[in-house]
Amino acid sequence: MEKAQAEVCAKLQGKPSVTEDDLHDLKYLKLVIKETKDAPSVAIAVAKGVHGGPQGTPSTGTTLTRSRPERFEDGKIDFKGMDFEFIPFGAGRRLCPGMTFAQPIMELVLASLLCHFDWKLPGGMEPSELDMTEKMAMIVRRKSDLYLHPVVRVPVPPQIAP
Ligand code: HEM
Repeated sequence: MEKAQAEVCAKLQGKPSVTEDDLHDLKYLKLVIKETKDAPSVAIAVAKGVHGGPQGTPSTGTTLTRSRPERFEDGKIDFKGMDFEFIPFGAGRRLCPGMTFAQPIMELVLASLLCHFDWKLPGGMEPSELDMTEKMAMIVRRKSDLYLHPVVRVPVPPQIAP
């Protein structure tokens, strides 16, 4: 979180909020988003079997017990549907048509959340104590809900305060 925050702050240089033209330079933030997407959807595995595409969707091989966005740093694996070990948006004929819309939206939201808040775990919990168990369904999600305390870090600038 601190590394991604530092990148966002360095890019903004005091600008009050993140805008689309900042996104290009947020390289580490993009890796963080890739890291969160390393959980294949069961729906894809079923759909691809039916449509005759690649069978199953093996993940890139790590369970998300520890976040390591740096493993995408060499840019060799992307989610555009060509690297079958990593297809959060699917692949082939039924590739998600919302992919290029979803990507900048995720970047804008995450960059804004990191720019304006620090995120603390409740009760002094350490990140290593988080239950990262996944729950398999039509989509893969967390088994236990994630609770976080937002701590304001960059106050809303007076010109846009209500
Ligand atoms: C992080 C965000 C998103 C993820 C991870 C995601 C993922 C997926 C996946 C895995 C599929 C199935 C692909 C397949 O069967 O091979 C899909 C299909 C689809 N997605 Fe997305 N999606 C996202 C955002 C969006 C958005 C924002 C839109 C629309 C604005 C959208 C519209 C669609 C549509 C219409 C399909 C069906 C395509 C078809 O069956 O031909 N998605 N998406």
